[in-house]
Amino acid sequence: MQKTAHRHFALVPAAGGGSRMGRETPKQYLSLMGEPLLRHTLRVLCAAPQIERVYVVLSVGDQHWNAFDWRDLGDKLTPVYVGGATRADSVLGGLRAIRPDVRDGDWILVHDAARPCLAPWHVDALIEALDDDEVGGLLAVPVADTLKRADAQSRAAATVPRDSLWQAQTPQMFRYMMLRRALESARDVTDEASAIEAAGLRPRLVRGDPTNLKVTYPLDLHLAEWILQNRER
Ligand SMILES: Nc1ccn([C@@H]2O[C@H](COP(=O)(O)OP(=O)(O)OP(=O)(O)O)[C@@H](O)[C@H]2O)c(=O)n1
Ligand SMILES: C[C@](O)(CO)[C@H](O)COP(=O)(O)O
Repeated sequence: MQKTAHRHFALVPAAGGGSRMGRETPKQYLSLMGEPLLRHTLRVLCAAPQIERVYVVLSVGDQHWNAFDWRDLGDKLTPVYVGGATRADSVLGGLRAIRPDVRDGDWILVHDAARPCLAPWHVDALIEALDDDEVGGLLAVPVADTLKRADAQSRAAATVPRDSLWQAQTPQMFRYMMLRRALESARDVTDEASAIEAAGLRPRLVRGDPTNLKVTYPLDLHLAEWILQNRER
């Protein structure tokens, strides 16, 4: 029997408030090289030939999305106004919203709106590495710095052994129903892989690189601009 080809969909949580950025405007709408940061993120996903549709999860009361013209990104892009109190709530709300469009075994690539420097080769590497994987996985980079655990006085109480430690990035890529069930059972997770791990599974770590940074603090916006202007493959 012909094996059903599993499709790939992107889900972009973009319903945060950006409190660590310290700006009135949510960081996904801050200007990066003259365009909203979110447009850089969505452009790469909409241009990926493997990805059928790109769902962007907005907060229920999002007042910014309609101020921009997104038509140049093509007809893959679909906003869903189902953001929640936490990133995990927003992702789960997005998964529930897209249920009519996807099959249980379709791949969902969850990618932070706040990671605008995602490159086409990051998407290609993730899909190439995981398409036949039983569990799925995520882009990540091995920790390069020595890690300290702080005490209440911000003094180094211990050094955390860094071998086999990786920093998780996004996209994180899992099959629709596995991911939805894992998130519905998980509590207080900060990424999708944590929910999958809590279900007793081991997501594959696919080596990315530090240019796929998450814009969290003000300096990160400048780093992102430098990366987009100077990065070569
Ligand atoms: N309730 C939330 C919180 C976060 N996010 C999204 O998840 C991504 C990563 O989260 P983070 O960097 O923490 O963004 P914020 O929550 O906006 O930032 P902060 O924690 O500084 O408030 C961002 O693209 C953000 O828009 C979301 O969709 N819904
Ligand atoms: C999903 C993530 O980007 C992986 O590193 C990270 O957990 C998001 O954390 P945030 O506090 O919601 O930005």
